[in-house]
Formats: sequence, C-alpha cells, structure tokens
Amino acid sequence: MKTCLTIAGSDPSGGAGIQADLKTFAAHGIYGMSVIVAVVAENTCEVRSIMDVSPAVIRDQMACVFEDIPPDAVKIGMLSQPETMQAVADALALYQPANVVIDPVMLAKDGSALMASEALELFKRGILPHARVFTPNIPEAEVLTGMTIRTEEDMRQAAKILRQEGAQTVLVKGGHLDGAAVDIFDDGVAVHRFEAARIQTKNTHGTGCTLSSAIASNLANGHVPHQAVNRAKAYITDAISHSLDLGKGNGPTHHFYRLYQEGLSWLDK
Ligand SMILES: Nc1ncnc2c1ncn2[C@@H]1O[C@H](COP(=O)(O)OP(=O)(O)OP(=O)(O)O)[C@@H](O)[C@H]1O
Ligand SMILES: Cc1ncc(COP(=O)(O)O)c(N)n1
Repeated sequence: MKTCLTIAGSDPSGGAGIQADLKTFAAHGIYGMSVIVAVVAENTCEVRSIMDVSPAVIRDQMACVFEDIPPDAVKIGMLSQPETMQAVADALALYQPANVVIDPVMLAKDGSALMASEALELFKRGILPHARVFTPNIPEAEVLTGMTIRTEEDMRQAAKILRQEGAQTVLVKGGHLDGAAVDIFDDGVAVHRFEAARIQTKNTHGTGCTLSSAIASNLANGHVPHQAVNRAKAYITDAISHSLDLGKGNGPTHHFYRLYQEGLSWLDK
C-alpha cells in the first residue's frame, strides 16, 4: 500500500484542506495520513476563525508519522503563521521526504488570508526549496515573483523564476484567468501546457487542494512529475465536472464520482 501525508489546515465543511486531501488520496487507492497545522472554521461561504496548532504539537505529529510510517509522498497546503511554518520547515529539513508537492495557499475564496504576510520570506527560504512539484495559482505566483501575470507567456516566465527560487518543477495554475482552464508546467527540461475546457460552475471550493493531492498521489504511485500532473489535471477536471451543489456558497468537487457511477478507481486508468 502506498502512503501519502498531507500537512495542511482542517476544513470542517469537508471541501478543502485536510479533508479534500484525504478524499483525494483515498480515490487514488492511497493510505492517507495528516498533520493538522491549523483548525479553520469555514464552509462554502466564509472563513469565520482560525486556530493555529502549537509548533510543539506540529513537531510531535511530524515525528509520529515519519518515525512510524514514512510517506511515499507529501502534500503541503495551508501554513498560516511563521511559527507553524518554522515547525514544518524544521521537520522537512530533518526527515528530507522525497516526493513533496507544495501548494502555497494564501487566500480563501472569500478573500480571507490563510498565510500571514510575515510568513512569506520564511516560506521562500524554508519551504519552497523542498518542492518536487510547486503549484501556485496566478495570484500566488504574482506575490512570489513580483510579476503581473496576464498571459500564458507570463505564466511560463513565472514558472521559470520559481524554479530558480528552488522548486524542482512548477505548475502555474490558470484557473483565475478567463477562457479555457490552462495550466503551465515547467520541469526544467521542457514546458508543458495542460488545457481543459472551463466548466461553468460556482462549485470550485478546494480545487487547488485536490489538484495538489492528486499530484502527490500519482507521485506516490510511481509516476514522474510530468505524468503525475497530467493525470491530476484529468482528475480535477472530472471532479469539477461532477461538483456537488452542497452549501450556500462555492460547493465542493466530487472525488468519487467514477467510483460510485462506474465502479472504477483512478488506479485502473
Ligand atoms: N471552472 C473550471 N473549469 C475547469 N477547470 C478549472 C476551473 N477552475 C479551476 N480549474 C482548474 O482547477 C485547478 C485548480 O486551479 P485554480 O487556479 O482554481 O487553483 P486555486 O486557485 O489554488 O484553487 P482555488 O481557486 O480553489 O483557490 C487548475 O487545474 C485549474 O485549471
Ligand atoms: C484549510 C484550507 N486550506 C486551503 C484552502 C483553500 O482551498 P482551495 O484554494 O483549494 O479552494 C481552504 N479554503 N481551507
């Protein structure tokens, strides 16, 4: 059994964060584990409050996982405060996991900050260089590079800069641009373009979390980054196509549609 660990925040409404990650791992036939760094009171409409887990408890959670069940891949999502980020950075330096996918979560859909601005420098120094695959969306890539990103050429330029900052490979996600959903992936050898038709839905809560967990699942299952991203793009497009009209705001995506409807697992594909 392959194993993945998510290091992220908890979303009690189940669409993003740890909950989305564990569902994605399960849909890929992966044994999922989680280190919770923040408890976020949120739903499909809003973020109400955030409680950060203490650095000591984060260190203990990391030790409990890595000393017992070292994961085949790791996904890192929301890291809100410098202290919690430092605890994760220290553990990454100590355990040196191989297949790390990093999603630099900065803002929730309602605009609430999920990463403190004071944590940005530490993020660039202590977290980003551990990325085998780094998955910023356009606003995140703009903050991290200082660029304005309007075109695919800008996305390519941003991906190159972020590789120079230490990420092995970079996927700049184009969900926030108009038109088709185009993501640009730079693995240092070539630049790949992944395009899917834009699905007309408001139910996109947790798309970034789900995509990065699907990439981690595919790395754990033995795919190289380019293949892992290609398969994850198909998975997120499918999950958005069958998204769930739950809640009063931006509903969640559907992780198990094919399992339920067709009795298929993504493992069989
Ligand atoms: N309406 C859509 N139709 C098809 N694909 C989409 C749509 N919205 C986003 N995507 C795709 O979903 C993935 C996540 O992209 P996005 O840019 O939305 O990430 P994110 O900003 O981290 O997520 P979120 O918007 O949930 O915070 C990307 O592959 C993107 O192209
Ligand atoms: C705990 C947590 N982590 C991340 C996100 C962002 O979700 P996404 O960008 O995938 O919609 C979120 N809303 N809550």
